Amino acid sequence: MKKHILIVPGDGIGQEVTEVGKKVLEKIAAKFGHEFTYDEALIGHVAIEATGNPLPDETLEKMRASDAVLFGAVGHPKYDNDPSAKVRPEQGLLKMRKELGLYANLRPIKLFDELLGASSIKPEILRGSDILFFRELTGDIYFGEKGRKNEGDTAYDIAEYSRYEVERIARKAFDAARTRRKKLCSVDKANVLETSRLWREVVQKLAPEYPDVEVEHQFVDSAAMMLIKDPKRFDVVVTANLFGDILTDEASQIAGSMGMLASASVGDSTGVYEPIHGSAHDITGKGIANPLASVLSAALLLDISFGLKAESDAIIAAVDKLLKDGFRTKDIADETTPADKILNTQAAGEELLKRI
Ligand SMILES: NC(=O)C1=CN([C@@H]2O[C@H](COP(=O)(O)OP(=O)(O)OC[C@H]3O[C@@H](n4cnc5c(N)ncnc54)[C@H](O)[C@@H]3O)[C@@H](O)[C@H]2O)C=CC1
Ligand SMILES: CC(C)CC(=O)C(=O)O
Ligand SMILES: [Mg+2]
Repeated sequence: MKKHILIVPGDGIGQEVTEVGKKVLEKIAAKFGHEFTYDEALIGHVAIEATGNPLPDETLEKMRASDAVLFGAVGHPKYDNDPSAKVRPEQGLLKMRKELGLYANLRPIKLFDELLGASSIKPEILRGSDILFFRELTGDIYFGEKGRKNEGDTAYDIAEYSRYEVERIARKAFDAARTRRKKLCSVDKANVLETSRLWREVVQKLAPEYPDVEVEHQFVDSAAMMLIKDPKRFDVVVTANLFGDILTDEASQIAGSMGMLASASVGDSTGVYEPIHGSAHDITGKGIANPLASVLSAALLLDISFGLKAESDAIIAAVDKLLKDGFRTKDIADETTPADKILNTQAAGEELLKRI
């Protein structure tokens, strides 16, 4: 198969982990006889430094012209510590999602058996957990009007959802539930928020079209608690942009680390595949970032955008084998991990490639 893949590493550890994700794609192409071509583009802080724009037009054009995008992360402490900064790396990310119509962010919470001990949650609670989040990605409070009034003493961010926006993500989640354990949990805050009341109304109206799917509605505060009390009760979860952002970082602890969670952002055009984590200033440049979220994002890319299931499974099997062979990056190691099994980002990538 001939495909063109755009690599957009972005900032911080985005650069470090995407390098490994790309090598995995190259290995898969060689092993399975595909012809993947690659290009690179800038986003985030590195794009601001080079062009003044966190999402240059050239990057957007390259994204539209590609068959899929492997994305890293954006962000830099310079902006996090300067609330008055007008141009910010995260604006590039949000614009990319909006411009490409990437309204569905799929975040699988896949727990590899070998990592049962990596989490601070008890193994007996975690064993058998397997959740697929559908986070709405182009609406909600991130995209509504925002600003200051009262001479800057009052700030506001407006959350908005249309019926259409809720229905299209809910349908994707219902469809996915049908292929899994047929359970859908819609998470909202309908006891307080009008956007959530519309959300719940839309999901309730769709439910009769999916009689084989058992639907429940949970308030986000309670869902956050349930997620670590009894993660096995969840199969597919559908929720709004802000709630999904927060709940999936929490859910990363089910999988053992932020460095283990991949995602697929899909919708109206080119799919973008990205770890759920950010640019992680605290570990940038140390070479210790876990590259597996990027690697597993590459696996999602092959499966969802190219329909290459065997190739995608080969990557997941290699990750499984790497972990079964006892190798860990620092974030998923524990006191029982021998020092010679704790690998840096690059070495983890090399060991993984040997197993594909
Ligand atoms: N999709 C994106 O591009 C995102 C960007 N950000 C940006 O990233 C910057 C840092 O944000 P944080 O709140 O620190 O979130 P973060 O996700 O970058 O890091 C949170 C914690 O998880 C650890 N971590 C994350 N990925 C890891 C990996 N692959 N291996 C090992 N440890 C890992 C980090 O070291 C840190 O302790 C900010 O500027 C933020 O705006 C944050 C989240 C998502
Ligand atoms: C800029 C943020 C919306 C990025 C983030 O935290 C995410 O997409 O998970
Ligand atoms: Mg996030």
